[in-house]
Amino acid sequence: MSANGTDNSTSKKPPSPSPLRFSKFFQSNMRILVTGGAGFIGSHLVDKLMENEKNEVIVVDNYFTGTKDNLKKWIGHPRFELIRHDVTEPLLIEVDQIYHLACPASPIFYKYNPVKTIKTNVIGTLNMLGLAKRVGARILLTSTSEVYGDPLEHPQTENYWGNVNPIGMFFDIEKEFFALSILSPESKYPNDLVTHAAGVRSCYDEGKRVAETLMFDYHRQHGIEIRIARIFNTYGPRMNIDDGRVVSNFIAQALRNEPLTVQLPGTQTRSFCYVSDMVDGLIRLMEGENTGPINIGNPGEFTMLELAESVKELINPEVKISMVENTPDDPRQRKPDITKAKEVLGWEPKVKLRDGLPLMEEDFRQRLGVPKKN
Ligand SMILES: NC(=O)c1ccc[n+]([C@@H]2O[C@H](COP(=O)([O-])OP(=O)(O)OC[C@H]3O[C@@H](n4cnc5c(N)ncnc54)[C@H](O)[C@@H]3O)[C@@H](O)[C@H]2O)c1
Ligand SMILES: O=C(O)[C@H]1O[C@H](OP(=O)(O)OP(=O)(O)OC[C@H]2O[C@@H](n3ccc(=O)[nH]c3=O)[C@H](O)[C@@H]2O)[C@H](O)[C@@H](O)[C@@H]1O
Repeated sequence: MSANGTDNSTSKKPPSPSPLRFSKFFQSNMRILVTGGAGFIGSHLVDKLMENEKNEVIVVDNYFTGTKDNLKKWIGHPRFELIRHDVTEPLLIEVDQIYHLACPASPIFYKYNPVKTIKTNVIGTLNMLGLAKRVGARILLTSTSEVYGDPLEHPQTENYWGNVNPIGMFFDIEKEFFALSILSPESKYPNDLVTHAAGVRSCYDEGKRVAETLMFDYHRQHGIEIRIARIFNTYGPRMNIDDGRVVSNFIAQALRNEPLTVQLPGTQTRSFCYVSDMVDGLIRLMEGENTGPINIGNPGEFTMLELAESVKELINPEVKISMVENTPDDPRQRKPDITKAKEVLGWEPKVKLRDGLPLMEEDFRQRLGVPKKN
């Protein structure tokens, strides 16, 4: 309280860094929290952070889409700690940096329980910001290219405000008919597609937009050190095999000799970033001076048909490609403008799609027990 009795909590004075930074025993150590660290990107980030012997890493995860398996090489390591915890509940620990990744990322999973997805993005981010404020930690949010929605600008720069549908329903007659027919009990579509389509994307993209707002409000109001990464489609080893995202679907289908399911029209585009490039970008952002938001992704742009053709050529030339119905709200094109990442982080991706796919194939072959024919 100030002398006149008013609450000073809105002052812009930055909090002091965690006392751990000055403590005798932890002098050279950085204590780093990774929420969602048992997931795909999180576990690769943990591997990289653990390479630095001065880092202690704490992972918090509720295992909704992640697994302890992804972290098994670190369990029991003296610089590593794994906590089962849901970020929608407050967390009281002492850390210097927070990489806040916790949130299901595959559309099938984030649509599964949309209210929970919103809570994870909003309450989860609030809790992590509260933690950052209490201990003076720097916090990085993994936001998404989905904040641009179905973008009307191409490629997307960070200045673009997006084209997002807040309620995820269609007003286009033709599309509305499609959405309703997909959802009706007499639907000709299979059950899994109905379940997938029954959700809309707004819980995720609007959830991440609010999370970004919260980050900036805490920064402006409380002086918290923030970093925001807008991640574009990332792929690599350890993705869930039945995760539902396009690269994992196609690779698993090619290895099982099942048709590659290209969702209509097949001309929609995405830009795919290999996970080691992503982790490098996230660490540079955390360590650098720029708050972001910064696009981190690979600007190489492919239609889903082109992706299917590449998977067919590289992994199984015999496999068929089958065109299937799409789900509502699917963005038609997506490609990051990474000028800012190049300028302020000195970062750009190194791994081309054609080099990354075989690395992922190797991991999927091992997990599916499908050896490579000579
Ligand atoms: N992979 C991508 O292409 C991509 C693109 C854009 C943004 N992102 C973002 O990056 C982050 C990681 O994505 P990913 O691909 O590794 O996804 P993932 O689903 O593999 O990992 C998410 C992790 O968060 C955990 N989690 C979910 N809800 C939680 C909760 N309430 N409390 C605690 N833990 C919870 C999951 O169990 C999982 O381990 C997410 O925030 C996602 O939105 C990913
Ligand atoms: O990068 C991002 O910002 C977002 O990208 C993905 O969302 P999305 O691009 O919809 O990812 P996929 O489910 O992999 O779909 C990509 C495209 O492939 C198509 N697809 C998907 C699956 C499939 O079997 N076949 C197929 O053609 C979809 O219609 C879509 O056009 C992620 O899963 C989000 O978490 C992330 O935030």
